[in-house]
Amino acid sequence: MNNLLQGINLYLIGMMGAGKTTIGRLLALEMGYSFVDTDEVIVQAAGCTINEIFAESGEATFRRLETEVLSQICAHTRLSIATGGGIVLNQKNWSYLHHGLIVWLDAPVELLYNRLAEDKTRPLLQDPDPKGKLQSILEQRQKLYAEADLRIKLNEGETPEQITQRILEEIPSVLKNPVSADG
Ligand SMILES: Nc1ncnc2c1ncn2[C@@H]1O[C@H](COP(=O)(O)OP(=O)(O)OP(=O)(O)O)[C@@H](O)[C@H]1O
Ligand SMILES: O=C(O)C1=C[C@@H](O)[C@@H](O)[C@H](O)C1
Ligand SMILES: [Mg+2]
Repeated sequence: MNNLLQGINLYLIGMMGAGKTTIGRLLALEMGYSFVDTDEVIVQAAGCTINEIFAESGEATFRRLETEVLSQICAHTRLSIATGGGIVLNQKNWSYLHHGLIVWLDAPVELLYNRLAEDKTRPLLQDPDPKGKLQSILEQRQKLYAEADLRIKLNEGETPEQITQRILEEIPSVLKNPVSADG
C-alpha cells in the first residue's frame, strides 16, 4: 500500500463525528504515511481547547487559524490529514485541499448523533437541539463536501478498520494515473 498515492497527501473531510481522526490514523498506518489532524495542530499552537477558542475568540478566529494550519500542512507530502468538519466553508481552503486526494466520509445524521450525543468537545453542538443542529449544518455543507474526489458512504456498525479497507480499495478508481499492482 506504500505507493498507492505516490506521496500525494490524503485529506479526509466530513461532518464532526464522521470519523476523520479515527480513520485518518488508520489510513496513515496502512499507507506508510504520517498522520496530521488540523484540529490537534490548532489546539497545540493555541495552547487551549477548541471550545475555549470559540468561546474566547470566536468562530472566525478559529477559521483563520484553520486556514493558516492547512496552508502549512499542504507544503508537505506523504501525509494522511484529518481536517476539521468546517474546513470546506472557506473557498481558499479548497486550493490547498486540491493539492491532494480529498475523501468525504459521508455519515447520516442519526449515526453522527449517536456518536456525539455525550460529547462536549464540539462547540457547535452545545445546542438545546443537537440533532437538529447536525441536520442543519449538514444541509448547509452537503454541496461543499460533495466536491471531494471520493465519497465514502458510511453505515452504522461498520468498524474503522473495515472503512479504512474500503477507502484503500476505492482510491485507485479516482486516481488519474493509478499505480499498477506491481509498481
Ligand atoms: N466506524 C466507527 N464505529 C464506531 N465508532 C466510531 C467509528 N469511527 C469513529 N468512531 C467514534 O466516533 C467518535 C468521533 O470520531 P472522530 O473523532 O474520529 O470524528 P471526526 O470526524 O474526527 O470529528 P471532528 O470533525 O469533530 O474532529 C469517536 O468517539 C470515535 O471513536
Ligand atoms: O464541523 C465543524 O465546524 C467543526 C468540527 C470540528 O472538527 C472542529 O474543527 C470544530 O469543532 C468545528
Ligand atoms: Mg477529528
